[in-house]
Amino acid sequence: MYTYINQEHSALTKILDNYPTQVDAALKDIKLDAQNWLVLATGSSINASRSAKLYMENIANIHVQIEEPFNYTMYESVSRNTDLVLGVSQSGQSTATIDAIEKVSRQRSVNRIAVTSRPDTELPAACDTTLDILTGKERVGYVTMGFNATVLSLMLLALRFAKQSGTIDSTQEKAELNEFANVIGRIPDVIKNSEEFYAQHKQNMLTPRQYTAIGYGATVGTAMEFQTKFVEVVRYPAGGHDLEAFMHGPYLGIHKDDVQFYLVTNAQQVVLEKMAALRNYEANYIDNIFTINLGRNQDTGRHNSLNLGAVDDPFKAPILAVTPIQLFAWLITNDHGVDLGHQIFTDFSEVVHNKTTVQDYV
Ligand SMILES: O=P(O)(O)OC[C@H]1O[C@](O)(CO)[C@@H](O)[C@@H]1O
Repeated sequence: MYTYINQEHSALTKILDNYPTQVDAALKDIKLDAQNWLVLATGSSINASRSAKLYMENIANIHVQIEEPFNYTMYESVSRNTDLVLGVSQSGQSTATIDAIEKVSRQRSVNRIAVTSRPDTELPAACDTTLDILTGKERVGYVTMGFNATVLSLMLLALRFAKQSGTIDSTQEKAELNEFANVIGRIPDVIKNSEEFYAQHKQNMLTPRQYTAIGYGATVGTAMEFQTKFVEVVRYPAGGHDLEAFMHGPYLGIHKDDVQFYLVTNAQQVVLEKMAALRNYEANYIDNIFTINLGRNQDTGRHNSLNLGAVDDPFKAPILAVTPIQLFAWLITNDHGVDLGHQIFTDFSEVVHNKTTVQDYV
C-alpha cells in the first residue's frame, strides 16, 4: 500500500502525458450532446466518482448522477434523461457494477463507457468503449494509487468532452492541463509533509474511540474514501461525513478520545464559516482535532493543521486531499502492528460473489 501511494505521482503524470489519447478512445462515437451522465460504481470507485463529480459537472456543463449499482439494479428506474452511462470499477470485475450496466443496456440505448485499470475484463466487455486509467492491476486490495488515477481519469474525460462538445476552447483546455500538472507535481511534497506531520502527532492519532473525517463540496468524496480506507486497514470505527450531514445526528456520537479530521479547501465564506463553527465547537469536547488544509488561509492554533498550500480550484483539491488520508491509514496500521500482507476473510468473495473471480491480492 505504501509503495503504491508513493507511485501516485508517476501514475498520475503518466495519465496526464497520455492525454488525450486514452480519453479520445473512450469518447469515440459518444454523442457530444449527452448532458445527463449516470455513474455506477461501488467501494473506492464510487468514492473516486464522488470526488470527481463537481469538476466534471462544472467543466463540461453536464449533470452527473452517481448510484450504488446493486440498489440501482434491484430497485431504481432508469431515467429517460440518462444519455451516457459510466461503469467505474478498478478491477473491472465488481459484479454489481456489471449487472447495473446490463440493466441500463436492456432498457435504454445509451453509450456505455467502462472506466477501469483492466481493459481485458468483464466490465469493458459489457460497454461500448473503455477509459483505461493506465495503472495496470493494483495488487493490493486496499487501493490507493488506482483511487487517485480514477479521480484524475474521470476529470480528464469530462475535460476532453467539454473541448469536443465546444463548451471550452483549446486555450481553456490547455490552461486546465497546466493546472492539473501543477497539482500533480505537488504530490511528493504532500507525502513528505504528511509523513512529518504524522511523526509529530502520531501518539495522538493511534488509539481513539473512533476516527471521523468531515468535508464539503468535492471533498465529501474524500471523506467517504477516508471511511473506506480506515475501516479496511485500520479496522477501527470510522466515519466520513458531509459537513452539514454531520450536524444532523453524528455530532451526538462523539467522545473525548475521538480523532477528527477536517478537510478544508477554497470555498465561499459561508461554507468556511460553517466548517469553522463546527470545528471550534467540537474542539471543546474532543482533544485530537486535525485539519488537512488546502485552502488559501494558513491555519494555526489548536486545530493541528497540516497546511499543504492552496489548490486554487477546489474541484481539483480531492487529488491532493486523499493522499494524507491514505498515508495516515497506512502509518497508523503499521504502528498498530497489523501486517496487511496477511490476508483476512479469504473466502469472502467466493461466498458472496462480489467479484466475478476471486482477486489474487498480495
Ligand atoms: O473498483 P472495483 O474493482 O469495482 O472495486 C470496488 C471495491 O471492491 C473492493 O475491491 C472490495 O471488494 C474494494 O477494495 C473496492 O473499493
